[in-house]
Amino acid sequence: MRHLPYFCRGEVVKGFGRGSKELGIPTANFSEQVVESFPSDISTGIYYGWACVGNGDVHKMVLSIGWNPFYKNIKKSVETHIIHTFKEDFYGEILSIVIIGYIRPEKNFDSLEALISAIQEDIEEANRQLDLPEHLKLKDDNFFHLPEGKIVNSH
Ligand SMILES: Cc1cc2nc3c(=O)[nH]c(=O)nc-3n(C[C@H](O)[C@H](O)[C@H](O)COP(=O)(O)O)c2cc1C
Ligand SMILES: Nc1ncnc2c1ncn2[C@@H]1O[C@H](COP(=O)(O)OP(=O)(O)O)[C@@H](O)[C@H]1O
Ligand SMILES: [Mg+2]
Repeated sequence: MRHLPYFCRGEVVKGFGRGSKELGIPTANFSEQVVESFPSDISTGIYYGWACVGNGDVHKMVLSIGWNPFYKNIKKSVETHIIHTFKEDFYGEILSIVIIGYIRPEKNFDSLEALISAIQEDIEEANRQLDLPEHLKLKDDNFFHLPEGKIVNSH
């Protein structure tokens, strides 16, 4: 797919607070400035890749780009669910991600349960894909070890 792999880093800001409370799946939302820096023709939808908070470890992630049709958001968001259990929130920290592959388009669902199961399947798919040698190698990319801000939103 065009633009992939896509490297990006930026601040984690507040969203609507639904990820953890309603879905049980927290998503670290990027600031509006970062969302606007994405290529305007990047497909909305669900992706997988690698992520790291500050200078922390690199973990698997799933990412949602778009308007969350289930919630009919007015502003586009870019949200990362890191497949790892964190001890605490990390609002205001710098999140670095590399987006590697596309899973599916964003969809509307008849129920919250249906949205949650779709996201759980996305997580399983990401887990499978990211274990492949060609995807594992990006986990060790220099991008994750450079001082913050050296490379910003390039690919
Ligand atoms: C892997 C993944 C898949 C998602 N798929 C959809 C989707 O198909 N439709 C949708 O409306 N929202 C989808 N979402 C977005 C959630 O609705 C959103 O993360 C949630 O509303 C939390 O938003 P908040 O960060 O503003 O609290 C997905 C999120 C993730 C992490
Ligand atoms: N595994 C995780 N993946 C993403 N964010 C996490 C994770 N664990 C804790 N968090 C925290 O939860 C916040 C996201 O929760 P969420 O309910 O989506 O709130 P918001 O609507 O403010 O984005 C993140 O900004 C981060 O601080
Ligand atoms: Mg969120």
